Amino acid sequence: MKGVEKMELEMIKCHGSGNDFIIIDEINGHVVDSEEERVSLSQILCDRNGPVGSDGILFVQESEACDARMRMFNTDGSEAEMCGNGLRCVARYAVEKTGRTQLVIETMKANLSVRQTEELYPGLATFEVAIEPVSLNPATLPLKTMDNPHIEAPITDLDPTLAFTALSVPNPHVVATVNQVPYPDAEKIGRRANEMKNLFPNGVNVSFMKTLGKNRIFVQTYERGVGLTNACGTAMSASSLVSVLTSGNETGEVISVFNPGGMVQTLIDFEDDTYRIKLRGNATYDYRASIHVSLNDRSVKVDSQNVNEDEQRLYEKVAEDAARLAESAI
Ligand SMILES: N[C@@H](CCC[C@H](N)C(=O)O)C(=O)O
Repeated sequence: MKGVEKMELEMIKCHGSGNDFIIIDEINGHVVDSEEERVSLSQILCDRNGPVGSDGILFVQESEACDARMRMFNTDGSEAEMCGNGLRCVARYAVEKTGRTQLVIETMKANLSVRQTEELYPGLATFEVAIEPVSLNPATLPLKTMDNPHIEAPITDLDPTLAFTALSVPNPHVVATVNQVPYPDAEKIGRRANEMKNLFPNGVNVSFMKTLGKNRIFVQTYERGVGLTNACGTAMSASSLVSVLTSGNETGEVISVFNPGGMVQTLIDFEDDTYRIKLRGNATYDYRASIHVSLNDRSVKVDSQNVNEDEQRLYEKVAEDAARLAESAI
């Protein structure tokens, strides 16, 4: 690999609903030299056997048109079009840097509004982000199917027993409505979907959604490029829309989305023939650290770590409350 082989980086370990990320600021901190280095950093730092470990890296960069730009890399080094939980973390980072509570962040496919919003639980930093553009056209995933739209229809080669809805928000998702969560075959089906390049040439995020009551759903997700995660913001947004299309939830009403890592809220609107989704939830900082990464031998050394115990403790309580609520409804 050409370029810098040893890097000294400042990072923040953060999460949205237990979906955890590393923020690397390329505006005020270290500018990563190449795409190759971003891919390597993602594979090395996200590795759960290493000292950091996460579901992905959020690179915060300068933007010509917006307040900042977010690029999201999965643990396998692939870049995603969008990341809902990650965007809330970047929103917090940018809000704290600029002192403004409402910003626009550039992402791969759209410039998205983000804002600090009313706390979901007292003391919990809460952010609302736009999840757009949304499309029910299978070609946008892409998914090779005869149905357009593909709503609650089988994908027999993937699983002969389930019905799936395909949509992009704008990263690719399929959502199956199930009666049991966690769904026993979630990992197997998720992995299989991402091996079936004839069906999903770009891979796909696969979610299992159970209705818990009016405007309450539970969502478990196998993420493309990662595997099973505690939560996936775009998947919970996509599943909320699926619950509107198929399960009696309505546009204009807040939907509570429970997940293995906690709870978020979504709001779906339909205007000018277009669905728009807002995702609201925590953006929690676990710690800040200075690290050394060697791209040669793929080693990571944490030089210093500043742990945010108060936020960690508060979020543990929030997640326990959400789990109790979800369990009583499951
Ligand atoms: N966890 C994210 C989505 C991350 C990207 C995803 N794995 C993909 O490849 O599309 C979220 O919160 O949306």
